[in-house]
Amino acid sequence: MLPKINPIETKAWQKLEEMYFDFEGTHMKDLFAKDAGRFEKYSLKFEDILVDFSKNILDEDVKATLLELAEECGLKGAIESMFTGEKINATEDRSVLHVALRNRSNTPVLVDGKDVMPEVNAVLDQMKAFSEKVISGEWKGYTGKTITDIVNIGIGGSDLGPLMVTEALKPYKNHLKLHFVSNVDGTHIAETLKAVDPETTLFIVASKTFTTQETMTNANSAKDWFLASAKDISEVAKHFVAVSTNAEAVAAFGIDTANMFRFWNWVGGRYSLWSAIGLSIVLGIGFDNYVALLEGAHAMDNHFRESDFDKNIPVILALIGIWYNNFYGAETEAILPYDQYMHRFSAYFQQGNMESNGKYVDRNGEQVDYQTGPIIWGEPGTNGQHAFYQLIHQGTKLIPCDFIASAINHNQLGDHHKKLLANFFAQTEAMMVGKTEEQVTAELKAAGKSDAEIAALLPFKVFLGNIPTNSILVKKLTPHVLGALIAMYEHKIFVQGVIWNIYSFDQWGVELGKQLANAILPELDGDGKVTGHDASTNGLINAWKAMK
Ligand SMILES: O=P(O)(O)OC[C@H]1O[C@@](O)(CO)[C@@H](O)[C@@H]1O
Repeated sequence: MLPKINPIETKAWQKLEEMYFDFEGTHMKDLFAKDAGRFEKYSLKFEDILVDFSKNILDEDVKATLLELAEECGLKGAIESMFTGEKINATEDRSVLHVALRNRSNTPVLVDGKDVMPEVNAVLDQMKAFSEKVISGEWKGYTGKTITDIVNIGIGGSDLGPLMVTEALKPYKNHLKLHFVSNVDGTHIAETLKAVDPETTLFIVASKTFTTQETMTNANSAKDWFLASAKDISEVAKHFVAVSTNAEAVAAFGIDTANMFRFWNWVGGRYSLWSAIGLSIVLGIGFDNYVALLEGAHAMDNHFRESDFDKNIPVILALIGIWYNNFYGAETEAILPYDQYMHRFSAYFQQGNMESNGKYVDRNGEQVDYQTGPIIWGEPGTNGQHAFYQLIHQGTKLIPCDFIASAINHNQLGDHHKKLLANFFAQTEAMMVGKTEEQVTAELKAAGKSDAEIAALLPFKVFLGNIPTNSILVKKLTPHVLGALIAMYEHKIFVQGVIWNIYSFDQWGVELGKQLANAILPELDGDGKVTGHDASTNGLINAWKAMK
């Protein structure tokens, strides 16, 4: 089991509270001025990934105390509990073993005393064999044509991971066209079906539970659309496969369980791209590239499990996040990939982070009296610079930012990459150093402004700086590197959840909305007035009935 230590009762937390008051006025410029070796001291290298965390408002004492916090909260034991299959998802009585899905060393991983690796490998073999048939053209549709389009129907963890990965690894894509349908808004499936041909399209119905309203609605609409052409229900087997833990529901839907790719309840939805939920990834980039993704994540798993905390990248990133979230009052974190292929990376970790650590009850069942999970957001650079960087640079909110970039771009076009990187380097510099009154005055003088004009403009053009950033520089965005990056953030989330004394692997918070939607759905039939809700909900439903 995970420890149930209230972090604010630890000595380290109380020390950090004192340190914060001493430290609050510290500017990073002073920290760099005092220590010429700051970059080397506050950077870590993992394979082809450099993590520079020197542009943070911390020094050796703060870092050491944050590390003490990790120790006091029992992190080492918690890591072993996860990796050894203990049921740390206590409210659902489940293990948390996405690490087993990419356990390329094949060391046994026991769940209820049984090694899960044989069935993990069996599903990987099934994914390999199936994908090779589809990619090679051996798998034929009901009119004998080869498959050209793959439609993944899923939502949340059954959509975001495959979508993000296949976008990030587009340079590795084969001829198959991938489409992702998730929203129950009919537009999503309608617009997708306009673009595909029933004779050459394969649908993947991806759902851990196989009960999710959006996914089942979309899957049934897809099946109806398909049968309108194919007519014969027996043809469904050539164009529909399922990814789920629920064989019974798959069969009831009408998919042959021979076309089902299993995964297990010890795989959380938001941690499931490493499971058969990754089938669309395998179809899109090929099995070998998918294995490289698994290998990258496995390498990061080993780093996380084996490295001392002061050299442990996920631990360091997690502790830095806690420093701002719990002591500086930062409520959000921005993930800013300077890589257009990673345009869905931040969105992926909105679910990964916020569905894991968006909790207000601790592992003792008590309401917490400290902050837990941050709001995660972000867009690729350089676009974000033209959208929200004004607030980051001169707003009233502290927004710690992670900048990610590749040294080598997949598309070597003119000086594009150098300009992208110049912005990547410049933004973290600007956020750290800012611009002083003296610098602004000198600039305006040089531009010929009068003293009066300078006085009027000065306050608006000063940048206070001291905005903390982590810079993550990878050699090239390959499947291996992407796997390592995703696992790095997964383990950062795990570490923060352990320290915040919350359960990171259930998601009870998504149930109420579904429950109420299921109650409202039948009320939308007919024109009768609805009166069973609050005045606003009744008013809205009745207004809709009058409008439609
Ligand atoms: O894979 P499925 O069972 O269809 O769940 C989809 C998504 O729905 C949830 O909101 C849980 O209900 C996410 O946790 C999950 O990834």
